[in-house]
Amino acid sequence: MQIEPTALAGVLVLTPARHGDARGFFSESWNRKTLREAGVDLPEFVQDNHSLSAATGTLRGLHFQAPPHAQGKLVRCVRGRLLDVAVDVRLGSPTYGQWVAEELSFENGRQLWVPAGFLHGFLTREPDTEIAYKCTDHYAPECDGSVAWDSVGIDWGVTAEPVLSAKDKAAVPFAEFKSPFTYEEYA
Ligand SMILES: Cc1cn([C@H]2C[C@H](O)[C@@H](COP(=O)(O)OP(=O)(O)O[C@H]3O[C@H](C)C(=O)[C@H](O)[C@H]3O)O2)c(=O)[nH]c1=O
Repeated sequence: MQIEPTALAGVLVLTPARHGDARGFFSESWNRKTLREAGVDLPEFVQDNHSLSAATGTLRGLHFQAPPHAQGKLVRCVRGRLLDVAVDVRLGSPTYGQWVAEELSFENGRQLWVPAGFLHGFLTREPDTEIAYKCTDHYAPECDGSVAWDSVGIDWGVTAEPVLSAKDKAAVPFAEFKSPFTYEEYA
């Protein structure tokens, strides 16, 4: 397991080992013991999610669940390729409003750990891209929120309007966003 920090403290890139042979490969995509032995202790995961985005240029985000159902997410790409983005929205954080972006793909096997207190979104870079991610709290639609993908200054590398859900088209601009997270609680 390779563990890399990012420019945002707490956001990590995890890359599990792949054991290749003539059939293909085997990989432990999640192993709490391996991470603990490397000094990384993530919260318990209670829900796994999986989505398929058919078109290249599909953008899902920027999403969060507000407390008391804030979600940390461990994200991986199981088919295709995507740009995965996390934005620090913890009030009082020294990196408030700052973002990191990592390309995740089936090929590179990289995973992004996005702690609670961060917005999460991704843009697909190939057709039929599938994402699978582990969440530290259950789905709570009443706590679901989103911020406009193009209001944070993220360099998505898009050349055309992305494919968006109606919810994401109507998302609040970052300048009007009232974060429910504090650095004190989610550091
Ligand atoms: C998130 C979620 C959704 N749903 C249902 C609700 C809708 O009927 C349908 C699609 O939901 P939504 O449009 O919110 O899905 P995404 O746009 O992929 O949103 C997700 O993508 C971004 C990148 C995230 O980080 C979040 O996990 C989540 O917000 O699935 C569920 O039944 N359970 C769930 O946990």
